[in-house]
Amino acid sequence: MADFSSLGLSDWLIKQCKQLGIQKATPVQENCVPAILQGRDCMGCAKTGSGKTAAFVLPVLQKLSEDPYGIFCLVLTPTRELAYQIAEQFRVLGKPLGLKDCIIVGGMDMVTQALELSNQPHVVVATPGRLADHIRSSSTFSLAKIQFLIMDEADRLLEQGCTDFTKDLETILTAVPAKRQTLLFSATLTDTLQELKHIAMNKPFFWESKSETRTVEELDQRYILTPEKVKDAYLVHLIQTFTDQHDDWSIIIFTSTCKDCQILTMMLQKFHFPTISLHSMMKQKQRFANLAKFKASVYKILIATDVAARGLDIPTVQVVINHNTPGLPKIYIHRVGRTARAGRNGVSITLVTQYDIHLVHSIEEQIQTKLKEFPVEEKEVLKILTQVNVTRRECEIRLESTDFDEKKEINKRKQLILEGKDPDLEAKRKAELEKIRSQKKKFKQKIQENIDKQKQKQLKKKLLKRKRTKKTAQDSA
Ligand SMILES: Nc1ncnc2c1ncn2[C@@H]1O[C@H](COP(=O)(O)OP(=O)(O)OP(=O)(O)O)[C@@H](O)[C@H]1O
Repeated sequence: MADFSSLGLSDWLIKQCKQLGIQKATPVQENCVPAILQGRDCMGCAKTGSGKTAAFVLPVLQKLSEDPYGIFCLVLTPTRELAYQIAEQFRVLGKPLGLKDCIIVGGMDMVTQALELSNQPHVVVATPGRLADHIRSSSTFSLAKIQFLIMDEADRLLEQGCTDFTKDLETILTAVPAKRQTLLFSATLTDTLQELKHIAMNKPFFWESKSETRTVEELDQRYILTPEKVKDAYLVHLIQTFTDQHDDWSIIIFTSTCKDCQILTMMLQKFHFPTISLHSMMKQKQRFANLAKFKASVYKILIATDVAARGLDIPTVQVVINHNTPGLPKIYIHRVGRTARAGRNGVSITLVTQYDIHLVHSIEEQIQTKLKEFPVEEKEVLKILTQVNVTRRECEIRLESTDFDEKKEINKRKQLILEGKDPDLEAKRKAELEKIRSQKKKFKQKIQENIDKQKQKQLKKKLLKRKRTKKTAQDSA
């Protein structure tokens, strides 16, 4: 690993790094920092926990110290929690500069944010949706002079997944100057390389960590093959075992839906495990509060949806459990990357049902590593199976009696409004489509019934004919 001084960074920044325990540059820093300092666009693809954040924060701070003004740098990131984490790195490393930063994310007060933006902060860290809202509705700030546009988790920002940032990114890209430095980082850049090259137009410097595997060596990757109904019993057993065997432990459990996240949290709390949750149906303040409590080890178990899969840097996390097998290898890579960070060891355990085996195969193919089976005393799991399943059912019933599903419906309506659609019209359109679908289904059923009737009639006729011929044959005999 190289010294920071050989990368062209100033003494005051190197001193700041040392204070944070950062002595030598990691490969992504060693390669990307000089290119950024030279004024080049940059695309950096390196494994999870390898220090990509500092690889862009350090050169930006150096350039800012040479010519300080606001707004100098805009960082886009897919989740609100990640925005706070990145802003914190800027704040800590940029302290000697008296750095002014501003965080623009959804779920927080828009007026306060507008005021902060008009105060010309040096660095704005934002999620695309809320920043685009500010651009559309306010003229009290300008991004027209920014020097740096950074997209952290750049591939996620360009993906058209459940949260589609495309429109918001278009709005943002029209507000920033064409003459700028664009920096794109992620552990999984390669899938969206072409689209990304379009954004970083000036022959970007591209750096990818050369390695056969896409996950870190320090990560012990395991799986447990289990029927769906026994999954929760395995989960409780695993946590109990970790609690018994380790004093200092901290676990993140990933689930596929907010509802599952909520139910599992309630269930583990019933078993007296110090559990807290993080998902997109929670109020933003609650999300931040829960994450802070988990980071401070007040709660040792965080149950989360993929909102926590990318970027979160919590050094105490030793274990990641995938309660569901991720459908995409990319999601797997980011989820398990929440442990074994910055050279530490970690374990990931994926609960796999017989229907998910093909998903494990494609994950193994992508990461170029075979997952190993995690040894478990099945007898012990079966002992607690009934109790666990009864507790889960109780939690499901309790959740059904709350307005959880109703809230989900309200959130869906809010999302439609934000997308510029009329929720009532959408509901009507959906109902009409449903009506057409059901009419088609009925029509098909009717045709099938008629065909069946015809067939039966023909069969009856045949049988009757056969009977008659048989009878005539008998009579004539
Ligand atoms: N040169 C360094 N030496 C030691 N630790 C470092 C160095 N650079 C960064 N770190 C630490 O490593 C940890 C992981 O860094 P960071 O969060 O930037 O990883 P990342 O590559 O962005 O991971 P992800 O892909 O999961 O977002 C942080 O706690 C950070 O402080």
